[in-house]
Amino acid sequence: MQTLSKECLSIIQQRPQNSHKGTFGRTVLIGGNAQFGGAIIMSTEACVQAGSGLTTVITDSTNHPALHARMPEAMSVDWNDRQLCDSVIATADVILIGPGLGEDKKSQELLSYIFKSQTKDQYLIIDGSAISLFAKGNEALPYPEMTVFTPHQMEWQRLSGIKIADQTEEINQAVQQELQATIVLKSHQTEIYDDRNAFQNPLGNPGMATGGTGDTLAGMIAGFLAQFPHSVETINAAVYLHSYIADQLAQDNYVVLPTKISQALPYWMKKFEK
Ligand SMILES: NC(=O)C1=CN([C@@H]2O[C@H](COP(=O)(O)OP(=O)(O)OC[C@H]3O[C@@H](n4cnc5c(N)ncnc54)[C@H](OP(=O)(O)O)[C@@H]3O)[C@@H](O)[C@H]2O)[C@@H](O)CC1
Ligand SMILES: Nc1ncnc2c1ncn2[C@@H]1O[C@H](COP(=O)(O)OP(=O)(O)O)[C@@H](O)[C@H]1O
Ligand SMILES: [Mg+2]
Repeated sequence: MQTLSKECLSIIQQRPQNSHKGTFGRTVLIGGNAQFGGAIIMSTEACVQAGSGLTTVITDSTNHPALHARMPEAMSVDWNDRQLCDSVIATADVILIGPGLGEDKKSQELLSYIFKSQTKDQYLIIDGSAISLFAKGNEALPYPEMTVFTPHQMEWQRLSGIKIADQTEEINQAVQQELQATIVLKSHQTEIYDDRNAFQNPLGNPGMATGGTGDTLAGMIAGFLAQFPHSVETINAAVYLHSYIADQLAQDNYVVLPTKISQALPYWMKKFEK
């Protein structure tokens, strides 16, 4: 297991002068039912603040006013408008599905629809409810090497069948080899598994134990993959920076609000740019 260090942030490069919003990727985020609208809004905030060039959110229409009020930079699509969903997904570089998605029939249909729509060049991040739904179903990943799961320990138990107490490096890696996707296994010391390596994040603190911190990380990973190389290094950088910022905030704050991590992102990305 390799321990991540500040060097992993070197993927954050100075932006070229000759660039425009299309240069930094199109990201589509899917989630947020009537109960969990906050989850997809937090993912959106992280994704936009992390630098995704164009961000579109496919969510229950009850969330649209709050989403627009909070993040006018993002576009929103009603998840019942399949025609509009089709056109938005067709041009995406990165798709994130799951934060606040819920696990009802409609959520399952949306996940199946995304599996049918994903193309070989589109990165797919599967988080939250979408992990639990995938674990319950029997669908295959269309492009495992272009897929990342971001489970917490219970979601990983559902997905892998490994009980939390048995989630050791060796056993986790064996299941990664079956799934072939990249795994971001979140805990107080998050681990990342791809087909060759395992990494451990040394940062983070208990102030992060607030609903929405994982939704924020998922949005950050999406925003990073939209503009930086499609590689495990980019995912590592998002995991490391998420905790790095949280540790900065924890110096003066007992609780680290997820939205505060997002708001601090542009500042810290500037500090670390190469
Ligand atoms: N503001 C919003 O809209 C928010 C919406 N959200 C959305 O809610 C949806 C459901 O996601 P979820 O994570 O809340 O529920 P679930 O998958 O049942 O997991 C909880 C169970 O697992 C257990 N557990 C064991 N180890 C664990 C660990 N390391 N980390 C975490 N849990 C661990 C845990 O044990 P316990 O806490 O009881 O000890 C409990 O039994 C999802 O779509 C998400 O995006 C949230 O993001 C919150 C903010
Ligand atoms: N005690 C802790 N120390 C370090 N990081 C933590 C701690 N508790 C939670 N986290 C981080 O917070 C996030 C929680 O993710 P998750 O459970 O999916 O939250 P949510 O779905 O509510 O957004 C993960 O990134 C995890 O690493
Ligand atoms: Mg979560």
